[in-house]
Amino acid sequence: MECSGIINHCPNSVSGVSAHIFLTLINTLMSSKCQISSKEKYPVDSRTELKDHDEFDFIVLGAGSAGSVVANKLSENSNWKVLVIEAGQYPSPSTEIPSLLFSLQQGEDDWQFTTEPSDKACLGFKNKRCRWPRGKCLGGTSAINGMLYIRGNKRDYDQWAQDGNDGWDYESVLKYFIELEDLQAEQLKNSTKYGRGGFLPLSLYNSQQPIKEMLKESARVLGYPSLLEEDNLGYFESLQTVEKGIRANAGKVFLGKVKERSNLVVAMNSVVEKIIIDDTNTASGVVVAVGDKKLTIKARNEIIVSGGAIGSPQILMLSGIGPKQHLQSLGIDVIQDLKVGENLQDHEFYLGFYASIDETAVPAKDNVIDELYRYFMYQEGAAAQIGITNLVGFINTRNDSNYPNIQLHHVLYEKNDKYLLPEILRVTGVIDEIAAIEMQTNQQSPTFNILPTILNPKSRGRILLKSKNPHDKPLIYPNYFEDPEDVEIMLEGIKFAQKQLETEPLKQHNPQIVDLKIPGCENFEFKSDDYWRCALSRLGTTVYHPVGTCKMGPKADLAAVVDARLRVHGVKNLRVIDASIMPNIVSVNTNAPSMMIGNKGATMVMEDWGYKHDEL
Ligand SMILES: Cc1cc2nc3c(=O)[nH]c(=O)nc-3n(C[C@H](O)[C@H](O)[C@H](O)COP(=O)(O)OP(=O)(O)OC[C@H]3O[C@@H](n4cnc5c(N)ncnc54)[C@H](O)[C@@H]3O)c2cc1C
Repeated sequence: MECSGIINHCPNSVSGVSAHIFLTLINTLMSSKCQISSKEKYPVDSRTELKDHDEFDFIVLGAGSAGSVVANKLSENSNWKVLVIEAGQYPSPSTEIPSLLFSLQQGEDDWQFTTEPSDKACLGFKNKRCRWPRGKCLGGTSAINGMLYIRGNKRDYDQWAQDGNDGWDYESVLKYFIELEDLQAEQLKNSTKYGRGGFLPLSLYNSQQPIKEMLKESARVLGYPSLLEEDNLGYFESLQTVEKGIRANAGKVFLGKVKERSNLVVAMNSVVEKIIIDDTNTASGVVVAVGDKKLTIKARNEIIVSGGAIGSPQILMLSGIGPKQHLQSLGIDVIQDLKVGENLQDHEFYLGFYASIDETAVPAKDNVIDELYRYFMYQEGAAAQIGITNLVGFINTRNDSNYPNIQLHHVLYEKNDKYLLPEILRVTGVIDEIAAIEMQTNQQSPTFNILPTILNPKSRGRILLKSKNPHDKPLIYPNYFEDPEDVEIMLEGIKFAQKQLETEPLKQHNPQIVDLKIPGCENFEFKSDDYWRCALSRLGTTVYHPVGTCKMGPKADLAAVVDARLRVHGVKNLRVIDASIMPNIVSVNTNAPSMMIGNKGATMVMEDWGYKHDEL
């Protein structure tokens, strides 16, 4: 009885020493939370100060991974007035907490694109569409991504150069990675590979889960070494764009850290509708929707399109630069007939390789409340990490090369997981029947995904405008598995994962691949090649790396949109600088390469306008 008396009176007990101590604790937690997601780390939103016919030297369209780097570099020259226009807002507080990465999809920071239906892919997702998240906030997709930082291998960039893009070979691009980097990982303190002192913090959060070592050991048994830092083939824990337990998105890092520069103006919540191109085919300004106002802003020198692999082709096409027939069919005047939106490439992974494992392999984490306390007080512990998701493996299933054709990603779910598994199933839009089986299995034992990812797909997709309305989402046709060779390579990736489960380090914990009873694949023997081929058409989806829709290439390359200095062919004072310029997709996660493109692209702009960067 006494006890219930205390409870009844508790809400009134805000006096006395115990209440004082308690409120101090709450206050401390609140102020710590404010520190984690403080707007002070970002530049001020100056959209309300923009006026019709304002002039800037450079206008950067999009403040994502590449655009933030571009604006940072150009505004280094205090004589240049630089405007960055970003459709999104400040990133939401959730973006700052690494472990919440999957919850950011389908939320306010995400454009929430979906693919157009196809009979070869995405059939196991709601409405037969794969969901394509893209960041719509300062920092762009770097504010909602997995934070893995991997530069990629030499062959990728050397191929770009061989295809006629001078200056893009690995030796030449390396310095543009290094200049951005600030290696803070204690575990790699002796590394000579990464830069120090750049804007971009890179840290390493080693997951303590024993299954991570088992996965590495099983790969070792199959011939792939465990590495300390990235290399062509093997398994390693990736560096992450995280600083002291908080996400380091490109907007915070490259714009926030230079927010005192008076020549750098950032307008958020502002959607670029089109680029104005005059009679001499020169880009001279942009039309931008700021709330219900429509402003024309002039560029004295150049306009740089950094809207990402979907946004950039959309902006160009709306401005009359794109495939003639497509633009004409929508009533858009054609200024330059180029293959904008074509050459779409993505890394697709298989989301259905889902296995249960004995609890001995996955000890439960500390109490969730303790973990949250640790995070909000000290930005440490499980909430500061992404579990075993920073473990990546690069393999070649054909063993004919020193370069990978498959990457393995991993996600682990503790038994009866109440957060991660439901979130992943929700945001990817896996159909209910399959999601229910995954949830039921996880109630009985821990589970995990091995996610084989195709690195150099042969299939090519395209982006088309839905209409000439700039606020309509474009149509995305990834054409996954259009080339049957892509299915076979993915099948080889799945078989590698299967073999991993049969190696001693994992086998002793009794891993069992779960039969997801995938609708449409019931007639195939579970785990047969034809079963997997069918399953791929159901549960293959994006690992979020669309690129290539404004392809870089010489004029002789009829598919090229920009030249090797990233200038749009046939249009003056207009460049594209972001992931969309990749002629071929890199064999690695695309954020570091996008930021490198931003850095190299901006350096070329500076050279062309007569400003030399001292440090390069
Ligand atoms: C869920 C997810 C996880 C990922 N994980 C990783 C990872 O762990 N490691 C990795 O290397 N890569 C990862 N990636 C991919 C990587 O983040 C992207 O390749 C990279 O951020 C692309 O950079 P970008 O500059 O080309 O485009 P973005 O960063 O997307 O920038 C484009 C910007 O332009 C803005 N914009 C577009 N259109 C307009 C318009 N009309 N007007 C104004 N603004 C506009 C957008 O809002 C956005 O801010 C992930 C991606 C996703 C979605």
